[in-house]
Amino acid sequence: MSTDIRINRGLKGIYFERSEISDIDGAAGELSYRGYSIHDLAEHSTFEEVAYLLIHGQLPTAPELTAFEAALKSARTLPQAIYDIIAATKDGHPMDVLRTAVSALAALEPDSRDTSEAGFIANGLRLTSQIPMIVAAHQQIRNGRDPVAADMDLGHAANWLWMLKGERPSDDAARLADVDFILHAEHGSNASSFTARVTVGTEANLHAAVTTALATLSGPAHGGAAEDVMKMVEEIGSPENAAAYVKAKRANREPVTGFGHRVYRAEDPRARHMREGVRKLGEEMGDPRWFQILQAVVEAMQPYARHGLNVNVDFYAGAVYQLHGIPMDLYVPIFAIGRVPGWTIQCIEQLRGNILIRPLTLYTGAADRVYVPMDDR
Ligand SMILES: CC(=O)SCCNC(=O)CCNC(=O)[C@H](O)C(C)(C)COP(=O)(O)OP(=O)(O)OC[C@H]1O[C@@H](n2cnc3c(N)ncnc32)[C@H](O)[C@@H]1OP(=O)(O)O
Ligand SMILES: O=C([O-])CC(=O)C(=O)O
Repeated sequence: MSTDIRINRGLKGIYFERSEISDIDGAAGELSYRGYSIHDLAEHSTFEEVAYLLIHGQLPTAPELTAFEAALKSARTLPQAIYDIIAATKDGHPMDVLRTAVSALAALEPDSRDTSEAGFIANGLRLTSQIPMIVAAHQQIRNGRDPVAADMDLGHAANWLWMLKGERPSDDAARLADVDFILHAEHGSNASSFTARVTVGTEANLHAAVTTALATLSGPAHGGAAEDVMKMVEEIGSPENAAAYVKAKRANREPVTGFGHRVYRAEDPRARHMREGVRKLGEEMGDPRWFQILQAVVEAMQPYARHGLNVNVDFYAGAVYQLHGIPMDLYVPIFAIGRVPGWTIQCIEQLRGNILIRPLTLYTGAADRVYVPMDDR
């Protein structure tokens, strides 16, 4: 065995491909999609516009955006079999239900096996509209209600809240959801996008890749963090308990959820928009408690920040959803709703000049063992 083999556990710091989709400057805490700052997009854009930008590489003109929005709306349909699958699995975690439904869609949609670039664009667009429908329908069905039909007058974010709650959201609530989806839409070679690319590397179809991505997103080290942050906030209970909580976690060398990132050493630039959302919403709703506890955790983590440990996008996201009365187990699915355009374009980029992704593991197990028959063991 060669001794000069270098093992990069977790592929930390490894470039495996070139990309024209998004750029993360971890040291400066900057993120751009197709060259546009995330701050400009969060402040001025809509999710539909950002989805178009990601997929097509350019901001849309007004007629292009109108046509794209119309295409997304006309994709707001699900086969009856999907509602039946949701009903049969309704007591499961919403991420498990969502992943199962998307996997089933692969078998139900006529052109899901189309692995051309046009096929990926069409299937990605459909999944962008169908994934929020699945999450909302599950929430209705598990509460003994019928799914709420999509409202074709509403944009993507407002329609999702309408389907989820059965009531029209305020403009502020719809805009906050819209910004949340924009912030979550794309993030380079994160774990779920990477696994989606690995799947496409085998020449599998987009539904297979999105199913893989959903499975990968569900873990607490990735998309599951927002849910865990709110569990942590509930456990802490009030701001004055935050310091003791952090101290105990650090003493046990356990991670404080919502902090840390593989790439960012400065604060995740997406966090500031969510922080502002929680602060404003908490004030407006006369419930500033969540914001106060979160800020107390941030303060207690200050001594560790000099090591590059800062809040990530999911630190404040859960509190926004909590203030909107959205159950905790829907936080990861909400992340997934936003990420569909990112997964789609990552898969398309992989498809262009496709290559099998297949790294190596260095074998360190036993060697030259003599096989022992069953009766002699
Ligand atoms: C949308 C997203 O996916 S964002 C990430 C969401 N996940 C979370 O919020 C879960 C909590 N965070 C974590 O578990 C980690 O920060 C991860 C998994 C996101 C990144 O992990 P890594 O890239 O392996 O972390 P990294 O190598 O930068 O760690 C550097 C040091 O900071 C520590 N560290 C990293 N995250 C945390 C944390 N949340 N709390 C306390 N310490 C931490 C590590 O233990 C390590 O310390 P050491 O050098 O003494 O061993
Ligand atoms: O980039 C990552 O590793 C995780 C992340 O923040 C994301 O997927 O949005």
